[in-house]
Amino acid sequence: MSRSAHPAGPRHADVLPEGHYSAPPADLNALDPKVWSETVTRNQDGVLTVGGIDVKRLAEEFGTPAYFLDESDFRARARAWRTAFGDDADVFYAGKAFLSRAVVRWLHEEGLNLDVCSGGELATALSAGMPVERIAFHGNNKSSAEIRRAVEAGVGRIVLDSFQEIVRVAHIAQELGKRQRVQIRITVGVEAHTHEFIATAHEDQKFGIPLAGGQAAEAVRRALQLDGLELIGIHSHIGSQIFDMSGFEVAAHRVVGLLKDIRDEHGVELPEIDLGGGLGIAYTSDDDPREPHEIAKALTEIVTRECDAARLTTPRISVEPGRAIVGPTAFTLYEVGTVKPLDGLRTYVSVDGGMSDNIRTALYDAEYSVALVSRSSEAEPMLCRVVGKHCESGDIVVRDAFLPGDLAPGDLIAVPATGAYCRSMASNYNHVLRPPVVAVGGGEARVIVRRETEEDLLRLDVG
Ligand SMILES: Cc1ncc(COP(=O)(O)O)c(C=O)c1O
Ligand SMILES: N[C@@H](CCCC[NH3+])C(=O)O
Repeated sequence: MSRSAHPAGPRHADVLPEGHYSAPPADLNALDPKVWSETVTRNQDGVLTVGGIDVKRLAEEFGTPAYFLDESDFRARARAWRTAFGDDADVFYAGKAFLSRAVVRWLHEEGLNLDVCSGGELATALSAGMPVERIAFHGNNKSSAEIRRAVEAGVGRIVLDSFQEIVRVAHIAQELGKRQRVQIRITVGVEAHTHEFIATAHEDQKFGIPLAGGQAAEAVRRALQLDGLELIGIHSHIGSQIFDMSGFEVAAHRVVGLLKDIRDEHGVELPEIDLGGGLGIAYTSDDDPREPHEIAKALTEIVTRECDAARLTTPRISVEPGRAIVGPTAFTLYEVGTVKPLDGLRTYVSVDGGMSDNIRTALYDAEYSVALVSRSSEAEPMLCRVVGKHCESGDIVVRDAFLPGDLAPGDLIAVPATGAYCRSMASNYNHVLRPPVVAVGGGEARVIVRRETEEDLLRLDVG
């Protein structure tokens, strides 16, 4: 296909089928700072640059698809959370969003703690030198082996998720002659306004122990009786990709209510509470994320006010942001393979990755933005669906987006805000090789997670 205006392009913009989009943006070359990291810009040739390096050079050196992560942006966001909460609180980065040894080192340097939820995440954290007392261990079904390893290593806290786990952790700690610091995760009964699969504080889901019916209070009773446990606090995480602050506020209110009940019943003031992660980020220009200082102020005020009213010593607060730190710091770079206009519908743009590097669209119907980045273009906008190379019609990266009508094979396009839950949820579906993560900063780019090779895949095959 030539680079002249796409025959179906303008027509598509006039006759729009149903979709998630609003009108085509006024300027397809513009980069909305809401969804693009601060150091991303276009050079005089219209080529996207990140940290001063242009994406054509990055594609040549590292191949596509690949995630490019802006280290200075990551550090700035981590620091913003630390500063917002101050020295009287702790910020635990949620490793599930994206974890690598380099990231662990950055977090350590920036004074953050780490939340891990599997033996693998724990191993990564320890191997990169995160002090073990700054690690919190999560999960609704930690294996006995994982618990043993965490207790032996001396993790700062284990977050208990069920009655059975209360007993399990206590036994293992006792066997090891230790007293493990623990929090109990409760479900506060909040309906967080987010996708059903990532809401976690309503009652009918798998995480935590319900506050309702006195179950959380009973869990506290049991934990306080067990010698292997030092109950240090209560934990609540209401879900992910949330913009509405009221859910966090109600959760904080209910957690403090439980602390008060515990004091009244047991004469014990628990010294810590964790209010989880979940702050949303901008995936498209329609999203309006809140800043860390806003959530810090709201949570700190509620907790302090309600503790004062109840004559309760204000507990040390911790939070667990994942997406809000790493999400906006990376974009995925793809090469366009085929451009297929479907008359009266939209143009299907196939890229060299797909649901194996970003499952979120297929899983949550997530929305993303996309831009042509190897050049600028003045062609008319054409309505597109960016799809992957997998044998799956739901293999969609960006459901609805406008790209220039002269888009052609060989062009590079980039999807911003893919730092969280993309590489960490990547798969080898269709034996596709998982892409690398390249950290960009100070005019340099370096691989922090290398691209998989066919040898990596074959190494697991036996016989
Ligand atoms: C217990 C816990 N803490 C923190 C997080 C991080 O959430 P987010 O990445 O939305 O900040 C999650 C994931 O939702 C979680 O399950
Ligand atoms: N993986 C989810 C969020 C779940 C977070 C873990 N509790 C996402 O991509 O949005």
